[in-house]
Amino acid sequence: MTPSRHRVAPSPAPVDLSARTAPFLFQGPDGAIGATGTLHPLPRGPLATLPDRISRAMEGMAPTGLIGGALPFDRDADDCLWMADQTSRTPIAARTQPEIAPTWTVTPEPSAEAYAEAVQQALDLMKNQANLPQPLRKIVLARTLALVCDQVIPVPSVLARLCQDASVTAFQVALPPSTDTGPDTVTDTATDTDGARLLVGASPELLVRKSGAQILSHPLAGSARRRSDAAQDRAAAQALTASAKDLREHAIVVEFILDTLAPHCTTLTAPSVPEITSSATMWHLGTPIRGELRDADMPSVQIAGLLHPTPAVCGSPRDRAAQIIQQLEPVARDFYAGAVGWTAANGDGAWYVSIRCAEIQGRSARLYAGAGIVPGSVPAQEAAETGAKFAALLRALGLPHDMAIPTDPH
Ligand SMILES: C=C(O[C@@H]1C=C(C(=O)O)C=C[C@H]1O)C(=O)O
Repeated sequence: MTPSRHRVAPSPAPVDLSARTAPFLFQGPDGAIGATGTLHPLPRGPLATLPDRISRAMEGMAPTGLIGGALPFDRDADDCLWMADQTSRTPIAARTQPEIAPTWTVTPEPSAEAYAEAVQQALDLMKNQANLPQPLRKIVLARTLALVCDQVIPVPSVLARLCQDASVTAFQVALPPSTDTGPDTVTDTATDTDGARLLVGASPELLVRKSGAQILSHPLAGSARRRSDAAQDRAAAQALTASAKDLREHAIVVEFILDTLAPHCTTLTAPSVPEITSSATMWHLGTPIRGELRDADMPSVQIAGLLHPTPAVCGSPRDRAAQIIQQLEPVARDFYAGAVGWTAANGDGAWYVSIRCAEIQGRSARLYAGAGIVPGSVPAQEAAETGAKFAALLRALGLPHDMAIPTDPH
């Protein structure tokens, strides 16, 4: 990560976004929430300037208003937040995919093999640095699938399909125009309103929820693919709860969140053993961490900014892991593995880790999936795990959910 650039842009003008490009929408265990009414993009900036920008925005905020949007993976990159004067609780409408079957080209970037090689490099780096005073303990490496469709991707249908899994929070956030104008970016402004660039996904992971002084973070780390056969599925969950590698990977995240929140809390508790949690496609180890804030007025987005990115998506120590991620991953993360969420006028809100997501624009989509690497990780297994993590999005796009899981050579 580069040194902070403390800059705050002037306040941009209000915009009128159509329902198709709703600036942000969330639906999950917390219910449905989105913005309506007059909308202002917040001045963009890095995390270092977030508290200042948020407190200024909240000064003039209507009591019915809502701030929402996305924080990028890189703490020094500009975020994308919006402020609306009204909150909508209208659930996302159920929709079906149009009848016509689209044709897709799918390009893994990097390939699953190149990803496994990068995992090996990460393992070698951890081994070589094992004797440093602060050894690298975990690096989360991601890969992507670049998809191009022969028609504009029907985002409302994709989002509706993601909502079918009640255990995750489906989301859509409008992003600023891409700086990447490479050949992969295919838009069709004739049929896609605004050719909007959207982050669309279904996060299973709560970064922080705040209600008054009470906060809850529910980190996930340690994963196994769900199986269609019930006995195999149960066995996969049992193996996960007994896996020393996954328990170590998980403990690093819990420790980081406890350390980060402790100075801001009067009480902070977490069970000593993780629970098994699931989405429709994955099993995870998860730990509910509950705290009571010293300053009950601290806005939820600011707490998200303190925590983000946790070792669930970055690594430990954070800054060194982020540097290695930049070296080993060929595609920039941008808003993947950041945070998406909302903050109400009283500061309450919920922020989720932006995983199980895709950046969609016109006929193009880029899907992202990562896995935590710790000493003991096996490169081919991590490639398979990331393949399984694409399933929710692939299924929502109408593609075979297991198409990115490499076939086992053995
Ligand atoms: C990085 C991702 O997921 C994270 C990594 C996990 C793991 O390594 O076990 C589990 C849940 C998430 O915190 C992703 O889905 O892209």
